[in-house]
Amino acid sequence: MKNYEKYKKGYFMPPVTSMNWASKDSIDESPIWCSVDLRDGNQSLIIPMDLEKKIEFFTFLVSLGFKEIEVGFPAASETEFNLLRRLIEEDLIPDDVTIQVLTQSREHIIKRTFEALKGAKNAVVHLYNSTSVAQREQVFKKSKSEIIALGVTGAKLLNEYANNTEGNFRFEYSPESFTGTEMEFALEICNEVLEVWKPTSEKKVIINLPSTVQVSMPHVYASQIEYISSNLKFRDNVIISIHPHNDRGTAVAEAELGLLAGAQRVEGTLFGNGERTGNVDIITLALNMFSQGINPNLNLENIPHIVSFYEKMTCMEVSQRHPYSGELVFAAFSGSHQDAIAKGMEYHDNNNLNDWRVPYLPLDPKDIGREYASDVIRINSQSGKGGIGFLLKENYGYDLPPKMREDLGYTIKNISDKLNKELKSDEIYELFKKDYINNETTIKLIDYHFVRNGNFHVTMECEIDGIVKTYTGIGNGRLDAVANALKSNLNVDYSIQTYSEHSLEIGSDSLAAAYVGITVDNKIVWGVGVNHDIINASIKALISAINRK
Ligand SMILES: CC(=O)SCCNC(=O)CCNC(=O)[C@H](O)C(C)(C)COP(=O)(O)OP(=O)(O)OC[C@H]1O[C@@H](n2cnc3c(N)ncnc32)[C@H](O)[C@@H]1OP(=O)(O)O
Ligand SMILES: CC(C)C(=O)C(=O)O
Repeated sequence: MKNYEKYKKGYFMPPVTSMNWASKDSIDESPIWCSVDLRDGNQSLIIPMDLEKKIEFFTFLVSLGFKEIEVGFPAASETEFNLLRRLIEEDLIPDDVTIQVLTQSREHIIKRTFEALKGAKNAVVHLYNSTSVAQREQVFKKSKSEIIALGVTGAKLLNEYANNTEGNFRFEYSPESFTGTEMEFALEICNEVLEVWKPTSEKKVIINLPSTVQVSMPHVYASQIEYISSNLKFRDNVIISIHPHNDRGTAVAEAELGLLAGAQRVEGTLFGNGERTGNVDIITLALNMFSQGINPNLNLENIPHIVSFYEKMTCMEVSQRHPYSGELVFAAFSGSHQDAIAKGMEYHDNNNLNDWRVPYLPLDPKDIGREYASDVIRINSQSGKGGIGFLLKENYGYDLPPKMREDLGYTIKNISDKLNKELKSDEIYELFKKDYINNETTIKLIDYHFVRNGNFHVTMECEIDGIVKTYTGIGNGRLDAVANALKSNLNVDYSIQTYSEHSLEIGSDSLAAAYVGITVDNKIVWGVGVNHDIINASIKALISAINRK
């Protein structure tokens, strides 16, 4: 027998599938979000968070806009129990935030859970028991009716303890390992629990359908959600919640299809922290919606801050390729991508476009606290003129003529190739400055003056090899006069091909930049001059080009 032959389907399609969800092409509104970072996320950490960290994490989740937060499993440990007591007694839970706690269907655990919850203004008590074939046979060793009895007993105990405990409580039920459960049975147990709780419009019940372990393709999960959603009793007074894990790497897909199929609420964590491969990543899910024009109802404007907070608290790392949040996920190293991005941004600016359509960027990095210059355009040997030109313009104000961008582009990428490393924006600027701007390696401009007499007459002093010499020349413009003076006295054969200038708007007190391209031996050589005076800048640009030839 081959290894793969021991794996059989561990999931059940519903008896009827309409797959209406499959014809919808978008989610209309964001769901109710419930963060389970402090429970599912915490229980998966090598070292679970201590009390102070949990309180800090809770406050952070509130600041992100979560209105439902599972704060733990109060019967699990003193820390979890004390967290509840601190949150309640120190009035740390805003009125519009509902806390949630998890409990097994065992009386001593339910009792302890309600002790922790005493005085809670708004709390969801989340009861679970496992329903899959594997769990029934191997773990609980119970028949279907015994498993239903376990759920129903727990549901009754919740009624009883809630009636005898000060506080405002709603209930949630999860048939844990739902995806490995026969769908008729999952429906039956959920309906039996609902019969005990009898949800009303004032006290809705949450039925949470977890893919505790992912075992199928996401469309199977969506069909399962659709089946339960369409056949559940008290449906109008039930909120269908989903809780995808990520064993097959499709938690986000499951959540999206689950929402199309009728789910109204999602339980997940920041960056998908959680047991094994984790839970569904709420940030990715919310930003998928955001980037399709849907209000995510979470404050995600500063993803780098959320990443660093999360990493500090959990000691986990957000990978460099993590959607939206990873360090490299907006980075374009390759020339053609950079070129398209730079042109796209210019197109948006020039046309005052409000709707975002820049190629290669699924959303505007600025919307989530990322920077174009440091996060988007990154330079290595795969890069091109567009990206390098973009960086110099964006960060230092140099708007290079297109042909010069190409020349500089090859220079920079060759350096990166030889060094076999990425070149940062400041390194590129240093290379550009040293080689192209006000280059005095051979000829150094000391002074000049013009007389206009029909044409322009220049008298200029230059230092070459430590010796100051005076040159004169005539031309129909100032730069022409200087070019002629240098050409005839230095015996260099060149002609000026292109000239352009602009004021430098970044970090300068009214400096001007001039760009000169001269043709020498059929090749264009570039120079840049920078000075407060534009004539001075243009002469320096010409001398820089001659010095670089
Ligand atoms: C998919 C999920 O993430 S579910 C949430 C899982 N999270 C956690 O378990 C974290 C917190 N848990 C804990 O701290 C502990 O497990 C406690 C305090 C809840 C219980 O501790 P203990 O009783 O010592 O141990 P344990 O959890 O191993 O108990 C297993 C027993 O509970 C039963 N059990 C497990 N889940 C449930 C449930 N939901 N309802 C009823 N009984 C259950 C098992 O069948 C087993 O029964 P047995 O004693 O007859 O064999
Ligand atoms: C308790 C349930 C909802 C759970 O965490 C899971 O099934 O993954």
